Amino acid sequence: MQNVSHNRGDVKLLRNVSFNVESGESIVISAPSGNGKSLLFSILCGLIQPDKGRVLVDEQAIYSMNQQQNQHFRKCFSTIFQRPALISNLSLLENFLLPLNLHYPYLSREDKLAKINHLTELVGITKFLSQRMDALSVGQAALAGFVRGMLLEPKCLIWDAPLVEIDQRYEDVVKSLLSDLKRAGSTIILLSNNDELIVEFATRHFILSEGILRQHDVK
Ligand SMILES: Nc1ncnc2c1ncn2[C@@H]1O[C@H](COP(=O)(O)OP(=O)(O)OP(=O)(O)O)[C@@H](O)[C@H]1O
Repeated sequence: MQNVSHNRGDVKLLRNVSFNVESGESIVISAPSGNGKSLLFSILCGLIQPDKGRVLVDEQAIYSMNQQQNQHFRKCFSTIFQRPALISNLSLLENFLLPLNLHYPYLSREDKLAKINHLTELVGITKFLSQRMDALSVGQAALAGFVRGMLLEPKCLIWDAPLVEIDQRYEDVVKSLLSDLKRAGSTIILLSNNDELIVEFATRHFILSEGILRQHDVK
């Protein structure tokens, strides 16, 4: 992220924010509530173009990618939203098949279902696969958002407010899957105030406050 500034009304939520993430790093960005964690997340995943500055992936600005570059970006980068952004009138299974059909068209349906079942079994949501997204509880939907984010075994995972809506029973399994992803060399960016996640995952920790991003020591 290079020199990103963004205002909402008169509020300067991001003031010339710059940071660099190396491949395979695992960073956590914290901020007091309302200080722009979700905004930073939206800018990082290309959903909001900042007033000033830019986000680059491998030297390529994410707002000016051609279709092929964009598809590659979407395959390698998974984003998990604070409020899961799955399609409400599709079943959970249809939601999970969409990215697999798009990015792995040659994988057999059997293999796609095996991938889906493996993850949904671990987080206890296999029994909801035929239900529509909008029929799930907040906690079930959060687990579904996590599964959607992990399905493509992303090279980079960006997660806004991890664990916030996740049932405590599944915290350990979610953290263990995140650890597996980290060990496999993926880059992880968590927007979170969760102390345990900071201790367990942050190779670098940043705090965003009043628009300024500062790096803090990791214990
Ligand atoms: N669509 C919007 N239009 C205008 N202002 C907004 C909008 N969405 C959020 N805001 C404001 O922008 C600021 C930053 O919001 P953001 O959601 O990024 O905070 P956050 O740090 O993620 O908060 P939390 O930890 O409570 O989720 C807040 O003051 C919020 O009121």
